[in-house]
Amino acid sequence: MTECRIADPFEHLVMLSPHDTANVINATPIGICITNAEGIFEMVNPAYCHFYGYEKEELIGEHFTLVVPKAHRAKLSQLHDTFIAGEEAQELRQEWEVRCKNGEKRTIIAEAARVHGDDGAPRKVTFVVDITSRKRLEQQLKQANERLDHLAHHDELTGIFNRRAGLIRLEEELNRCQRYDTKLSVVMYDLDSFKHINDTYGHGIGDDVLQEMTQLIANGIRSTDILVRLGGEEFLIIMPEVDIASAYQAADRLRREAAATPMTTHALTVTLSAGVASYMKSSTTRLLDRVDKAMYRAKQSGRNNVMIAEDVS
Ligand SMILES: Nc1nc2c(ncn2[C@@H]2O[C@H](COP(=O)(O)OP(=O)(O)OP(=O)(O)O)[C@@H](O)[C@H]2O)c(=O)[nH]1
Repeated sequence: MTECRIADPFEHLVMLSPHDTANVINATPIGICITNAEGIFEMVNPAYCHFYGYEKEELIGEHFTLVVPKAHRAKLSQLHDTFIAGEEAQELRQEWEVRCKNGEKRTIIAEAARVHGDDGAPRKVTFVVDITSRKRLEQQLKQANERLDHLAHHDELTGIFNRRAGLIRLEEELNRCQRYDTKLSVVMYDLDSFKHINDTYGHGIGDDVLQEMTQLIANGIRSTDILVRLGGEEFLIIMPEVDIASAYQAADRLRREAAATPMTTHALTVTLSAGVASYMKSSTTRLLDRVDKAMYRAKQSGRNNVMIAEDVS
């Protein structure tokens, strides 16, 4: 049988003199401080002073909350007292916001241990590592990801859902309809003779029209409705819990409002043609096909009109 030998962790330890220990503490790049039971700084190493921007003499004798933002002082003071009075020898590693002498807020990771001095009184030794840059990078990365996520689901010009995200939302709403046997209607609309606006006033004014019209429509629908730019000058409004008659009423009101609202600096009259359809237990594709045909009939009828889809599923 092989003999199992447990390694002695102190096997290679060379005993350090108090002078050597002080050298190690002074040279370490980790901020270290010792506070007494009242939370008063008794020792701070150079890395600690350097990080906070204080001279050692400015910290010794002060309460440790000098380096804590006002809003967290009471809480941290209480945690300090609890730790000093408690049983645990180690405090959990935690992230904190701290305040340097120049007022700058930084983020640290702090770990602490409770030790007893020669006088038998408990003290807290805190080890501080600056993670401000890492935190900033994380924040920037988070913002960049949020921006990418927004771009992936929204149309850049109008800010509303893009086609891909809109069709996913439609699918979800149709599933809800099936499960709970509720109503759902859709309105598909397209700006009339938009090419003429682009050709006459330029693409920039065309973009302004798209933005202003989107704003007008967004202001005129319910907060539960979902507005989608399908592409170009074609849009979809998903109206959960709305029957065909109400959807038609809403679409026609929007049509009239659009026609009556001068758009852009050229005060252009811009009209739209729309189709309206209700969910009839068929697929997303079928619903879109029906509403598209209705919109086409509205165009064919001379534009600036709303048509209801044929009643076939
Ligand atoms: N300014 C601008 N124009 C766009 C954008 N997307 C598509 N268009 C233009 O929209 C126009 C659509 O033209 P058509 O499909 O002929 O439709 P229309 O002129 O509105 O005619 P009807 O729909 O039949 O009334 C084209 O000139 C496209 O270039 C956009 O994001 N900005």
